[in-house]
Amino acid sequence: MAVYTEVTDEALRAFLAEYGIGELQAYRGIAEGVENSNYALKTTQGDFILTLYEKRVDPAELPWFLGLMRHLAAQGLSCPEPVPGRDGAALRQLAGRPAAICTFLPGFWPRRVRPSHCAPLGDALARLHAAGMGFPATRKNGLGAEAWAPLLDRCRADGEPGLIAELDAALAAILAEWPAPGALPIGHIHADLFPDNVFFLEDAGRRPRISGLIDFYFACTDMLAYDIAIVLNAWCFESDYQFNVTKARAILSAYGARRPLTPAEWAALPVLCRGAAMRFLLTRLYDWVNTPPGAMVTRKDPLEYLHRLRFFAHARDAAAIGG
Ligand SMILES: Nc1ncnc2c1ncn2[C@@H]1O[C@H](COP(=O)(O)OP(=O)(O)O)[C@@H](O)[C@H]1O
Ligand SMILES: N[C@@H](CCOP(=O)(O)O)C(=O)O
Repeated sequence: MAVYTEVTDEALRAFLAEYGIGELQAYRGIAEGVENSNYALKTTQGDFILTLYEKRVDPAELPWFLGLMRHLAAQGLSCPEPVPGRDGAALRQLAGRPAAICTFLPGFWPRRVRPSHCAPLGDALARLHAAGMGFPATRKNGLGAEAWAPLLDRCRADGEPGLIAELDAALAAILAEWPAPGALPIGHIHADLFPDNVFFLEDAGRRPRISGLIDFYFACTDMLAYDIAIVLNAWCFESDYQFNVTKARAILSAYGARRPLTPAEWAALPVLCRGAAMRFLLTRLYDWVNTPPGAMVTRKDPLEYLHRLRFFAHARDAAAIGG
């Protein structure tokens, strides 16, 4: 996580007095991540994560995210569970921001993705989609296809003209092929299941198993296959931007073992992958020029997603991307 909002010792102790989770022993800001401010807390009762919600999170939507996490955990999915205060409320205010404490998950996210991470990942994604089915409330994807043209417009003045022209053309092509509402199965999707949001533990033979999924603050109700497309973007490219089809096959086959994709989903997978590349390219580009000076955050490189977009633009069908 990043730390945009500093929390003083006194403010944190007063905040914790609202909970029955023991006395504060230590806390530290977490530099990873880009969206919200996060602190690791150690109390006399264990480890917790404190999140202060920033910029992109609409406070009115926080009950939905926290409710979804509670629902998924109740279905047996390992994910952070919001911790209620003594009054039963999990969502509170701290340092002028909405804030919540969640349970801490053990494990580490993979700094280098290996093929052996990919089958557990595909399986976990399918389990997440199945577990979400019983959660009745829906949330529109605020960074879905109709958000991309306005986002590109907001980058126009600061973007390199050649890049903006390429993105204009790519976006028009994506939108022309984008699946119509109702054409593909929908459900609650994570929408940001990058390696830094998936924790693993390894056995003595270095065989990874998933210990939990985190960071549900982009979760929404959208096409299930779009979540797969996001995962293929985030997990299957090497540092030289080569697509690793072995990783993609492992993800797709483990996912398909739990929920076989429909023929329409297979047909749409290439354009969904282009759309997912466009979405992360655009938010990264926007953040590149708009990150507040002095924020404790590492900006992410938008051009990594230009390479992915170009790769998927040449993928004629799902077979080219591991299907
Ligand atoms: N429930 C949790 N258990 C353990 N660590 C967590 C938990 N939630 C967040 N973290 C830590 O915070 C980091 C960033 O969290 P994340 O939710 O991805 O932030 P952001 O929304 O800002 O991207 C993670 O990489 C991890 O180190
Ligand atoms: N995954 C996104 C940025 C969101 O960051 P996260 O730390 O919340 O996963 C990207 O890589 O652009």
